[in-house]
Amino acid sequence: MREFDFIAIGGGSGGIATMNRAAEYGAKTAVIEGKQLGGTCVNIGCVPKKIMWYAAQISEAIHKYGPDYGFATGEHKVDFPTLLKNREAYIERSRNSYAAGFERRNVEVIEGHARFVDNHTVEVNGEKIRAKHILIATGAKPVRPHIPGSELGDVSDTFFEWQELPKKVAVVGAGYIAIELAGVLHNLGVDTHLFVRYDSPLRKYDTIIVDGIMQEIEKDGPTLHTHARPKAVEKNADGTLSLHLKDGSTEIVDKIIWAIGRTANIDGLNIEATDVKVSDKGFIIVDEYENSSVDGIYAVGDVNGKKMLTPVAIAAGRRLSERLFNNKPTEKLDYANIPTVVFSHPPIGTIGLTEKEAVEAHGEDKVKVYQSSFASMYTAVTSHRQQVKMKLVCVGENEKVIGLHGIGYGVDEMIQGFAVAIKMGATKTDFDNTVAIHPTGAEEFVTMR
Ligand SMILES: Cc1cc2nc3c(=O)[nH]c(=O)nc-3n(C[C@H](O)[C@H](O)[C@H](O)COP(=O)(O)OP(=O)(O)OC[C@H]3O[C@@H](n4cnc5c(N)ncnc54)[C@H](O)[C@@H]3O)c2cc1C
Ligand SMILES: NC(=O)c1ccc[n+]([C@@H]2O[C@H](COP(=O)([O-])OP(=O)(O)OC[C@H]3O[C@@H](n4cnc5c(N)ncnc54)[C@H](O)[C@@H]3O)[C@@H](O)[C@H]2O)c1
Repeated sequence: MREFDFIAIGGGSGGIATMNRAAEYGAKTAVIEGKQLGGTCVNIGCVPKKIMWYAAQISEAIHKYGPDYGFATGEHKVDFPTLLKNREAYIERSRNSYAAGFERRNVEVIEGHARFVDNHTVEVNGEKIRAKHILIATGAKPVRPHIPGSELGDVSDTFFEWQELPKKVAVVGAGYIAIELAGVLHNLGVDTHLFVRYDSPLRKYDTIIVDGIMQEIEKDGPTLHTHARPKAVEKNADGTLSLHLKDGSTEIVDKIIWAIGRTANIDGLNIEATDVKVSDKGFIIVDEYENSSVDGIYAVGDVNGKKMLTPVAIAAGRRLSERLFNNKPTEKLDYANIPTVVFSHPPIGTIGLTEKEAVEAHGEDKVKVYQSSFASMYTAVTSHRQQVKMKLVCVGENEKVIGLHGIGYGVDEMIQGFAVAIKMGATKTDFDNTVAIHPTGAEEFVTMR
């Protein structure tokens, strides 16, 4: 039987990063991947999504802002096959780039679906493999609603298989994926309808973000349907889909995308053969060191349900390998103040606590908020003025910055550096003492009063 020091089940963001780091310290490692190396992020997540978002940005520049900058208008429809060809070629190059890294570090790649045999053994393609340490990094999968006809709709995985753009689409959901895909489709010229269960999308975000995205949607689309709860889907004779809602209304569309959340992907893993504990929601239960309930079995990334972001899977996995193979027994990921961006139109960036969370944690009298709202200069010379909204949430006498939120042109590329400052414990005075860069949107974060 082949034996390894450390194996990863799943060759996505978490599995690859963890094995590469362990191998750098001399561990004998392998990545087992059942589908495509790179996992969700590279193949059907962050990367193709961002390329589609860039395409939508170009479309927005041509149609919304171009004319007022003096560029000729006209029909500039996206040539979807060209976009797909170049998107997939880029993804293939990204995927291929893993091979060199594995070779350099001596990480073995095993193609096939892994299932547990016991706490220390897995089986792949009929072969039993033993390892002292086993990482579960099998990611997550999209959820579909339990309503009749839900199988007729798409999810983000199958959205990336589309070979042509439909005329009319319903996107159901109110989180990252719903808002991002609805924004992409709308800006590529698809008649896009966003269905949310309550008053607005992104309800858990700071109020300034919710206000900002609602303002943009009301002004520029996509068409928002609030308090909309799907009841059933039916296929019509002409191939269109009828999305029936609980309030009795129906929307007829060409495609439906369910974007109502993701759950751990432990299909066919035979986790029952181990003593690993799984939560009610199906995620692998781990402690702050990513240890499962079994000695020698760990879980990082989406499958542990802590925070579904690629850099989180990578950072948690690398720290785990530092702990196990580089003699750093207390190494672990600090999940506080993780910055994140929603690639909406305009983009959203957020770090730390919302104003509501800060008040709940510290009391109203301890929290001070600074905010700013202005038309982004990029759009201010056009008839499509887009409002940028920013907020700093501070706490205590020294006004430590514990939350930073922004929506507007360029915010996606603005916040990484501010995340460093917040992680270091920066105060409002530190922000004020930093000289602005002019003319940028980012300068507002250091000039708020
Ligand atoms: C549409 C979309 C957009 C996203 N955009 C962003 C973004 O902009 N920024 C961001 O930070 N995050 C984004 N994410 C989230 C990000 O993709 C995930 O957080 C990240 O991929 C998690 O990495 P992981 O290693 O946990 O799992 P994954 O990347 O999902 O990798 C798991 C791998 O395990 C394999 N596998 C599963 N079971 C087995 C088995 N039994 N045997 C062998 N192999 C197996 C799977 O085939 C898969 O390749 C997005 C996600 C989606 C769906
Ligand atoms: N830019 C990024 O970093 C990025 C982009 C995409 C995804 N992701 C990651 O992927 C994860 C999953 O994204 P997601 O958008 O699928 O999940 P999510 O948890 O962000 O949002 C799911 C949304 O669906 C709504 N919902 C749930 N059940 C519903 C139902 N039956 N009918 C209608 N609406 C329903 C919820 O209220 C929620 O707003 C995110 O949590 C995020 O961590 C990150």
